Amino acid sequence: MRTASESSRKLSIIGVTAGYDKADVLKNVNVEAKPGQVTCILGANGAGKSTLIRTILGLNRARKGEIYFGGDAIARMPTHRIAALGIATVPEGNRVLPKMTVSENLKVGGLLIRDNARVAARMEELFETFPRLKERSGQLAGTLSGGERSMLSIARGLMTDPELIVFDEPSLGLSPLFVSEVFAIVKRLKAAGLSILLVEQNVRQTLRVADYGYVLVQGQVMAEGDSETLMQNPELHRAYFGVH
Ligand SMILES: Nc1ncnc2c1ncn2[C@@H]1O[C@H](COP(=O)(O)OP(=O)(O)OP(=O)(O)O)[C@@H](O)[C@H]1O
Repeated sequence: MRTASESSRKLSIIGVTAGYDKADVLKNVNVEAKPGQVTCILGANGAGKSTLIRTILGLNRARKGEIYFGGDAIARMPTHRIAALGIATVPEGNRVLPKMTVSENLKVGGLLIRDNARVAARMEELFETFPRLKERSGQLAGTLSGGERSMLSIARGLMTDPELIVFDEPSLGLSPLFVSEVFAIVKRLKAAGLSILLVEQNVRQTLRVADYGYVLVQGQVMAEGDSETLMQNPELHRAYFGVH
């Protein structure tokens, strides 16, 4: 797979507290996403997963704590600067812009790149990686199949050639076949050297692709460990995910 440059920077979330109005949603959260690894954040509905992602991307401000990407402190940086450092995201539910074509969606992903030739070159690289998108480049995104839409949403996130890509529940609302396809793409991205932060509720498949994981419960990290260790912890499964 031809994709982004190899990652070398670690994302470190250190003692972060964040929330809305008067309520703290995240409480003293410590998470590390090591370069070139798949790190997952597992949590049930309302655990604070989206809030954590919003805080990493600068859409929500940490009230306490700091976030580093390599040597840069990003917790108080504007979103566009965080993106320019090499952090991209694939939004929840693999959202695409339905009234725009596949190519137009990719161009939107490349808005930060101010050089049209570079946008076009990057699009061609991604078409090599996702040939199905090339075949459908002129098709309206709203008419794509669920799997193709996921692919487009991931490709759009890759347009800026990021080092770290943050996935917000990519399996949400997808049929099992498409879920497997998305996780296969995650594996390929890791093989290509990207760092991946995978925020999910799908415990089994996520732990199968992840190197390391964190379990978020009511805004706090209740457990962490390498995937094998988390997978073999039946208590965690029963208590937090209802999986037996
Ligand atoms: N804009 C907001 N204003 C106030 N409270 C919010 C806001 N967004 C989220 N919350 C609250 O923060 C808590 C965590 O929500 P969050 O969306 O981060 O959880 P989540 O783990 O992503 O859940 P889900 O899997 O259901 O998307 C919830 O109690 C939610 O009601």
